[in-house]
Amino acid sequence: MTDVRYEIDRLDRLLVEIIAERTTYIKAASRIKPDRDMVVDHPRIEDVVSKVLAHAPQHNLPKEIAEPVWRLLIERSIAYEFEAYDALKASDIDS
Ligand SMILES: C=C(O[C@@H]1C=C(C(=O)O)C=C[C@H]1O)C(=O)O
Repeated sequence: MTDVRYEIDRLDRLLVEIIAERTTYIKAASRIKPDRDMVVDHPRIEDVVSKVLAHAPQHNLPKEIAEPVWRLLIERSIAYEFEAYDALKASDIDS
């Protein structure tokens, strides 16, 4: 069990790094989108989820894990993107 948990902890550190890198692109999207109502793009959300679900079986990742994990990741990414978008607009107004 110690060995298994060692590997889980190792992979969690990698996941943190990968999700952090993904999040830098969420911030980039907040800078690129010209309108606040473009932050939530439903067709793109479904595109992201369908690509993940197409890729998951090749790595034996159950859909029951992949789909809710990605939907939550996208939901929290959108909340972060709104915060970044609003902070950017507020700093534009201040300057
Ligand atoms: C990053 C984007 O913004 C949002 C975040 C997404 C994501 O986390 O993958 C997908 C769609 C968007 O609503 C985007 O539009 O691509």
